[in-house]
Amino acid sequence: MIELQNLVAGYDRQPVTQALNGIIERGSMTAIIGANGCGKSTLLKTLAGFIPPVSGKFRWREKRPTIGWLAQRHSLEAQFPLTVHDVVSMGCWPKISLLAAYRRETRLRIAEALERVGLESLANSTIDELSGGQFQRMLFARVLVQNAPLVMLDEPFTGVDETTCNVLMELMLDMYLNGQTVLAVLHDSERVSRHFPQTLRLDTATPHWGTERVRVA
Ligand SMILES: Nc1ncnc2c1ncn2[C@@H]1O[C@H](COP(=O)(O)OP(=O)(O)OP(=O)(O)O)[C@@H](O)[C@H]1O
Repeated sequence: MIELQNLVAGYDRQPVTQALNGIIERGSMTAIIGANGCGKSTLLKTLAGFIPPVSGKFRWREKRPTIGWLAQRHSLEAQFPLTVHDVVSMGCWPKISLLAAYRRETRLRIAEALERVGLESLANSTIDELSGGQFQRMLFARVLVQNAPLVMLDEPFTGVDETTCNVLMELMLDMYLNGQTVLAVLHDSERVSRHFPQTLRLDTATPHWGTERVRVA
């Protein structure tokens, strides 16, 4: 799906990562791992198109797909007066108009996603009322509704308890089994080794594609 060719990610022409080469296959599930500050989020933002590469390039093997994006929690505005339902329904907007977002089938899709993340009873709560874990569940529901071919998640488990982590991990596995390509920045090496078929480690002398299934960092 994405081919990295000597791709260096960074800011304002200052490199953060080393040159990266490799392929993220369609339908794969990859964890980007490594120590704080090694450039995991920077790489994800580059592949999502938010910042340009410092050098090198990446290439979509087919047309660039719609990307389901789950940002790092601290980069989100929680005070905006929106309900949980409003936020989840945003997952429909790229495909259909705002008015169509309230068609029956769409409403059912939103309701189903809220149920899958366990937030059906909070659909009409405003987002400033949510706990950290509930907020993250809501963002997952939006990604579920979007059903994008490629899903990028930046530290999806930050600040959430073990039960919520397990629920969210199951949802990520469901996306993968559903044929969506999943690319996630993660810190939890135990979860990575248990669930992720592929890893890209950025904090070694040379970036390393592999699997953590045997070796737990
Ligand atoms: N907007 C920015 N402008 C300039 N430099 C930045 C910006 N955002 C991050 N950096 C720097 O880029 C480097 C890599 O940051 P990045 O967030 O990609 O690391 P990370 O591997 O995701 O770290 P963590 O595990 O702590 O989240 C850090 O040195 C950081 O200070």
